[in-house]
Amino acid sequence: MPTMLTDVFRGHPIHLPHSHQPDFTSLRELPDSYTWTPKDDLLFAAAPSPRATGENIPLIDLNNPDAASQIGHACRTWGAFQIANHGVPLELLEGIEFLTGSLFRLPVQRKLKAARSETGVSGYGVARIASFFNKQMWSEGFTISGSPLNDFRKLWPKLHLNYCDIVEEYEEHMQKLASKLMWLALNSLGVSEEDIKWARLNSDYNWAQAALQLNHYPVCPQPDRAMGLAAHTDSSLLTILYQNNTAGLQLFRDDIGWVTVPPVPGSLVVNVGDLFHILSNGLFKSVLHRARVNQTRSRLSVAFLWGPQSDTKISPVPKLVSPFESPLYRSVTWTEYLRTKATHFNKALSMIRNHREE
Ligand SMILES: C=C1C[C@]23C[C@@]1(O)CC[C@H]2[C@@]12CCC[C@@](C)(C(=O)O1)[C@H]2[C@@H]3C(=O)O
Ligand SMILES: O=C(O)CCC(=O)C(=O)O
Ligand SMILES: [Fe+2]
Repeated sequence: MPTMLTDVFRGHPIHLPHSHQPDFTSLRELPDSYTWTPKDDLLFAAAPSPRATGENIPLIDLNNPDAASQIGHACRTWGAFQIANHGVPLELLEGIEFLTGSLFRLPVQRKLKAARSETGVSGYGVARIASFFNKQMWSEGFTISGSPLNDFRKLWPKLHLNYCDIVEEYEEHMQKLASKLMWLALNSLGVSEEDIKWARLNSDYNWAQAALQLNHYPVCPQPDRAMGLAAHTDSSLLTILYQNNTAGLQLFRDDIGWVTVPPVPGSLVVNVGDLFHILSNGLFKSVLHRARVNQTRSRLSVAFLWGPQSDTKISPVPKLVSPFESPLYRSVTWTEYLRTKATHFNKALSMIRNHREE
């Protein structure tokens, strides 16, 4: 029986150094445990000004007939892009932002009633990657995988059903959009459903699973020395991210450094995840990204991490592998990959790389 996403860390407990946050609002100065230096994250300050190069993440209009090739180009160069005219109703984006804000405004004791367990995926807590860093991140998160009903009942004893409806509708739209984006990107490489066995075998969205990550970055007294969410790549095929109207998301490009993704009202950010990197045999780059914080405005984001069903093995599409070379990566399920990442974090992708004979 394949492991569902909700059970992926069963038997793989995560011992987070700090189980819950301080009262962010009462702090005038950054405690030492929240003060980051380049020692805590090698790329902390690696940032020649993006203005120096004028480079910006592409904003792609999905109604543009050229969208597929623009998406393909963005996946190869940035590993990310923003989209407009994506078909997700504005009211739904406002609804998920409202839900996220309401959740994090709850008293901490209430939020902790729905705390994520050491072996669980869903619930309230710090990001799983926190265990890899000596310093704490200036954020709180809530992960939803499977039905949020039990957790939401603890958070909102009266209103939980309304909030569950919003999540369900949001996830439905995201599923469809993620699948559409994946095929547009693959089509740009000449790959169709015929070329991928698991896509051929499973109709529609039967082959997909997802996690919804709600993030809150409170106002911070010393943002230059704090870190909202440390640099990471997502394990997904694709991640679709909604951010409120406060900047903070940054992408890393080897040739430029950190580039801030400006919030564009109504648009969504799309990140290439590690599994898409593998599927495309490294042609699409999973993007290293992080979230910085702000002295005057709190920030919210909602990441929809989308991947294949548990028993689906992801491997490079044969069409994208030269007949004279072996595939760059071994095949892996999402579960196997998440467990590798839980132990090896940002080295996970290189751990499943095939090493070519020189
Ligand atoms: C399916 C998953 C991907 C994720 C780990 C998780 O089990 C649920 C949360 C996801 C998230 C969101 C914030 C960043 C991230 C690295 C993390 O710590 O939790 C991702 C994980 C991932 O993509 O590996
Ligand atoms: O808050 C953001 O902009 C980034 C969030 C993120 O990277 C994640 O949830 O995986
Ligand atoms: Fe992420």
